[in-house]
Amino acid sequence: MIKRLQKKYALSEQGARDLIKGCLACVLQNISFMFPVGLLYALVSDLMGGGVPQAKTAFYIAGCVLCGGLILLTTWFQYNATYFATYTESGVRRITLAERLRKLPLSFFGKKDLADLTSTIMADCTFLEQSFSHFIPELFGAIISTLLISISLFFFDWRMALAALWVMPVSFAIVGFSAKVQERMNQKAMDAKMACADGIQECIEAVQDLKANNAEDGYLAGLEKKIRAVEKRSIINEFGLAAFVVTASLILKLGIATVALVGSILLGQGTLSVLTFFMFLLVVARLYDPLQGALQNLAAVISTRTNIGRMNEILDHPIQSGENRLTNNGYDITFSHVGFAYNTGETVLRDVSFTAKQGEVTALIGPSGGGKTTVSRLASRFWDSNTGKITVGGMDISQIDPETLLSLYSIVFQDVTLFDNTILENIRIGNKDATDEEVLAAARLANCDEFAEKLPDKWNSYIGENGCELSGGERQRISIARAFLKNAPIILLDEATASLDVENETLIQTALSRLIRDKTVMVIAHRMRTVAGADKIVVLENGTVAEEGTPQELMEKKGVYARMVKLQNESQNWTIG
Ligand SMILES: Nc1ncnc2c1ncn2[C@@H]1O[C@H](COP(=O)(O)OP(=O)(O)OP(=O)(O)O)[C@@H](O)[C@H]1O
Repeated sequence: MIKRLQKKYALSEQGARDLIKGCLACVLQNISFMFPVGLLYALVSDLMGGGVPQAKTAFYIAGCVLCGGLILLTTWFQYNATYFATYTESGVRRITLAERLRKLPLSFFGKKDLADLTSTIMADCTFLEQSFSHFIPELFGAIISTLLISISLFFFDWRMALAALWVMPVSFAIVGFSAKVQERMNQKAMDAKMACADGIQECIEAVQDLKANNAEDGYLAGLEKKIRAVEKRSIINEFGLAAFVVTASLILKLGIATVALVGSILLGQGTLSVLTFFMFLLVVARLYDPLQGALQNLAAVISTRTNIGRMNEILDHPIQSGENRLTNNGYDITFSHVGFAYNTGETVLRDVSFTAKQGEVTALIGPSGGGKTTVSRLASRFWDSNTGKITVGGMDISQIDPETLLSLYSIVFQDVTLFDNTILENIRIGNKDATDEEVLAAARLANCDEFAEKLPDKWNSYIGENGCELSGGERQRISIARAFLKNAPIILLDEATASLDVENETLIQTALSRLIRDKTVMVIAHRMRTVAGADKIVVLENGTVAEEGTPQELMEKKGVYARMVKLQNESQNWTIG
């Protein structure tokens, strides 16, 4: 039962237990509201029998106090079991999702965009918060307590009980049967919301390019269409939901009419006492209230399926796993007949084989789109290859836990990601245990002092979201400083010095040459002069190794590398105009 609840509602084990407790609390609360009705029934019965005997006065006073106390107690229990437990569970759910996302392979993120994932963690979790604090416990609480009360009604008069209860299965069936329609409407509304969120995010990110190309009006017109689509879908959703719920609620209200009608007939026939009739009128006035809410809740619970489905997509996606123990012998990286395709299915790498030796610099070069970045992504297990094998020091990396494997790598990416924090803390990402002195030493090696010392707060200056207050070259230097600080045995440099001016590039190249001593270094570069000093060059063209060797050997071969060097030498003499 616990396991089923966990799966059905994307809950933790404790969350599933709390949900049962919440439902139970709602049942108790609903039943406690029926005690005053029982007390009133006894009182009216006494009054009709000639008045309340003196001896019973204390009983009724005590009964009132007890009913009040019971209602207070069950309400407190219900609050505790639903609200407090829900917020704890909500926190657990968000952390579980974030943890899972951390471990998912990059292939998953190719299928999902940022707006979609953010919405799952924030909006879907908030909606489920409401579901678990209100909808689900109240729904089950109402159904169970009504069932219990209904059974007791049959003991008083089965004909009146039938007159009161026939409406329940009918109204629930109407909402229940609408589940498929509702799910379809919800999915469409969700798709429209996602398209709109994507559009807004893209618009904010691309605002500079849109302005530069005078394309704002056209883009905003498209965005407005998406916003209107959300509006339309939300209205259709609300109308659809209201049609079913209102119909079901109206049918529920018919119960009061049938109780009055059947009661009057039976009273007229003399087969029903006035007191029982009175009691049934009292009960139905109260009985339908929780059910009224339950119908709305049922509709809301049905719509949570869409949100839970989105969460389970994250929770059920296979994660990359592997051994935490490293058994490598040295740090040579070897690709053996590696083949790979991204989610699009188009083959990007075909039968790629080469070795990047420890103590050597291996440069990956080749035309744009040839597969260089893909090779570096596979080497660090950001993605898993489809065929062939990649080893580090003889150990198959597909068998190693990605986080353990990455402890061996210092990577400088083409696109640097920085955090809205100080320069010092952004560099400390390379080694969170590093002292300030160690961070500063790495920063100076990467020439960060040149710009950091000029800022008002120097190393403690905040650099804005993703380092927006820094230039491309400054951002890249921070990224290089991180790699210096991590000082791992394998170094991947993807266009690491592309945004630097010649002076800084030379300074950093010198520092890099100190860093890479005895390490396995894989460099991706477009500028041929950056790789002229490499020990080995691997030329990737159309996803295959077109040629490999030392720069000298390749120059003599007069192949792709020699052609690229020649073209770049010629381009240095070009001028505009
Ligand atoms: N995330 C992705 N999803 C789908 N296809 C991708 C993805 N990343 C790259 N590709 C495709 O894979 C091929 C190889 O890309 P890759 O980035 O490895 O080439 P590259 O040699 O590094 O190019 P460049 O020199 O321009 O950076 C390209 O055709 C590219 O369109």
